[in-house]
Amino acid sequence: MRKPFVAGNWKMNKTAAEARALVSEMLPGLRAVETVERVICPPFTALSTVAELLAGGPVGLGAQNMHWEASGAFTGEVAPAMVKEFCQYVILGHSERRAYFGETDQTVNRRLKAALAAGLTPIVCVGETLQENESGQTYKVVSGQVRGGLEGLSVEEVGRLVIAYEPVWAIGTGRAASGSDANAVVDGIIRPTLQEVFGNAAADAMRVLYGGSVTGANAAEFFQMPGIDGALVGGASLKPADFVKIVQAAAQ
Ligand SMILES: O=C(CO)COP(=O)(O)O
Repeated sequence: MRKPFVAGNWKMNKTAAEARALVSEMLPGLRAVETVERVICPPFTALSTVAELLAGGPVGLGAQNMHWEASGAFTGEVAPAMVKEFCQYVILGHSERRAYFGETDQTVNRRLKAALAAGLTPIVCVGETLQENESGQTYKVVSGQVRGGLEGLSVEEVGRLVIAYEPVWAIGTGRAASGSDANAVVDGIIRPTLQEVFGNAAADAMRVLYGGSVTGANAAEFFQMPGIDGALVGGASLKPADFVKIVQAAAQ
């Protein structure tokens, strides 16, 4: 049985002061849903403030990216140990980082190995663009991202990460995939790829989330699907009532 998992990716939103107010508003509702692993991923600048609010409680904290080197002359970057000081999780390979900041499967792979070595739980994002989807390349793209991103990992390491399937055309557009279409990619592409590379048990145990225009109103459609274990939520994770509703739906 895979434990349901819901993470809120705040992207580049909220100052530390705003984060304090937002987390305080959603925390009682999040705390109450014990059967779901729930995680908040604010910007780097708010991590220390939010870590204080979450300390000792059941809600996890994640960063949205991380560099692979331990330290050094990498202006503007944040090292694994710096993330680990405050967080238990880190989002890697988000499509916005792939599209705007030159992230590739190779750099995702380096970050992933560094995150695992630091004892973080990585949330690795994969997903095809609209053009790739419409030209029939979804299998090639998503399978390639899983293979390339996870290359060289041991089965034990694969057991410590979470995958998020986020079709790029569904992110921030209000046009979510249907539950069955998302499930077809998760159980028809992502798990079979994991099975080929890491074996049956690793593929079966992997928690795979759906992300892309998930709201309190449509979340249940995804969570009913046999292959989908939760959600990576963008816009709706900034709305306390909506985010709590999504976490509650994952517990059903
Ligand atoms: O990119 C996402 C989460 O990482 C999804 O964003 P939206 O929920 O705003 O579509």
